[in-house]
Amino acid sequence: MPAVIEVRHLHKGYGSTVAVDDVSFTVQQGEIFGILGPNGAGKTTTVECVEGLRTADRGEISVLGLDPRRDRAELTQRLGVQLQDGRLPERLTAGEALRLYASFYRRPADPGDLMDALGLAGKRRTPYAKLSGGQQQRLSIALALIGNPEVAVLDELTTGLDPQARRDTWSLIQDVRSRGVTIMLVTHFMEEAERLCDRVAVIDRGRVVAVDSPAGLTERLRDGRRIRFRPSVPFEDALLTGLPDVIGLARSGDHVVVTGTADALTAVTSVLARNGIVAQHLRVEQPSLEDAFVALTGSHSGAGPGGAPGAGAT
Ligand SMILES: Nc1ncnc2c1ncn2[C@@H]1O[C@H](COP(=O)(O)OP(=O)(O)OP(=O)(O)O)[C@@H](O)[C@H]1O
Repeated sequence: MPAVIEVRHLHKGYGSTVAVDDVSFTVQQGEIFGILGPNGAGKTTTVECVEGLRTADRGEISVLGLDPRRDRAELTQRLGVQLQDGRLPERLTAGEALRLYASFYRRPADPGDLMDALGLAGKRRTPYAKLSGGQQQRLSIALALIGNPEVAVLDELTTGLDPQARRDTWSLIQDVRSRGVTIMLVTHFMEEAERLCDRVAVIDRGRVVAVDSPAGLTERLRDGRRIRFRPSVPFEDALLTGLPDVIGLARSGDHVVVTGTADALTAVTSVLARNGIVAQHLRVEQPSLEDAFVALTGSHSGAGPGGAPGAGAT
């Protein structure tokens, strides 16, 4: 599969702040590629360099074989960008905004079709200032797609949308991808990354700490699996902590929580059975992408599944 976006050894600072400190990754054609990271990790700076909106201090970027700064005019025709805080003039209506943006492109999409797809059909004549936050957000997605781009870069795609609008937007993005568009997505939402992204780059303090599929990232958590049960009779920790697949054991009231590898369940249940102990209320918890994110970055994403981003998320 050909690479559509290549970023190599990107560095970018603002005065004494190092925002991006050696970021490299490759996005293949037709992929939905996520950028995940805590607040201030350097995600927006990275995507703004990819979009040609910022100049890198060092490193190389190629998008569709073009240099985002040198070949900006050509790239603008082929790259769709959803801007964070991309506010429009208050009195411009949603329909006018889309027609105006469509006029910038050689082969624009049909504004009416896009408004239908994004649930904005009834808002054609509504001024920008009178749209709700969620509608403004959907309009910003429509503006990113109006040029029929080969690559779309979406920053905080569904922030501010309610759960239903978020799901509708995910299915729209899947439709867009099925038409062959490559999508790079900055997100705080673990559920969004899990549902949409083929691969994810986790960025922390300006560096890429992992690039993998969401499933691949969770599989890396050797001690991610948790086995929770209430033993029918008391037992010594050493009975289980000596097993090679068991990494830890904690007690919570009359429950025992064992962490271990993928094979820990079989090992634990057979030792318990051999010792005449019944594991009551047995539950196995798989590691989540959030667990992997915490292990990689030491911080929480700031957003639960489908929830709103936490304070400070932008
Ligand atoms: N224009 C700027 N001037 C000075 N510092 C900046 C500027 N833009 C970003 N920074 C700093 O660079 C670092 C990376 O910021 P960036 O916005 O790229 O992170 P982010 O991962 O997108 O964060 P968030 O999730 O909060 O949007 C932060 O420390 C930020 O304060």
